[in-house]
Amino acid sequence: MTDRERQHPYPDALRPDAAPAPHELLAPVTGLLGTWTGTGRGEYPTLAEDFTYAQEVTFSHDGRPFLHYEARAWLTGADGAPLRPAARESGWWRLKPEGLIEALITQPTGIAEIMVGRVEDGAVDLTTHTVALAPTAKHVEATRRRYTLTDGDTLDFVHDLAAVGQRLQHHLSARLRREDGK
Ligand code: HEM
Repeated sequence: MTDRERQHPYPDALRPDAAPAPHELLAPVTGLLGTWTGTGRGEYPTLAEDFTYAQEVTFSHDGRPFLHYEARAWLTGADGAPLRPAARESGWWRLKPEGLIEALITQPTGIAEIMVGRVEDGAVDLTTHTVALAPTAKHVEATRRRYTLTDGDTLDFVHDLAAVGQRLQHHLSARLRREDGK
């Protein structure tokens, strides 16, 4: 926890057993709380080559019925060493009754997504409701994001993308592990 969070009257919690207690609507997603790190690979028909990357994802909450979501990725070389920063995004996952989710996610590439979906048995499936693009952003039409808790400490992530004239198809897959104590 940073000094700023320590002084904040309403700090975010990264664990279901930490204060504040999660709102009851967060019950289906408390398994996501915390920081996750891992590696993945990506592709797209417009790209000359596949790529490998590492990613850190954090879900936290402040006692209200939404998660704060933050993700940072960087490309990696054959030996796993970092090559350069890649996608970053952050946003809010609003939990509704019966596991329904409305997610708002923004990226520094000028893309803002509103996604809808649900969580069921530890698996989250989100699809595009609306995409808003800054004037110079790449043309993204839709995405689909699936997060599956395969056990309490492993989170599998698959991201499909419809962009730059291509139909919705695989862009990214990653396997993330829970960071100890976070
Ligand atoms: C872990 C997260 C991600 C990684 C590591 C990643 C990686 C990449 C890479 C390496 C490229 C090739 C261009 C470049 O070298 O920068 C690319 C292209 C692209 N990505 Fe991703 N990406 C990620 C997430 C996303 C997300 C969330 C979106 C959209 C919502 C997205 C949309 C695109 C688009 C539109 C292109 C351009 C395709 C083209 O113009 O040919 N990416 N991505």
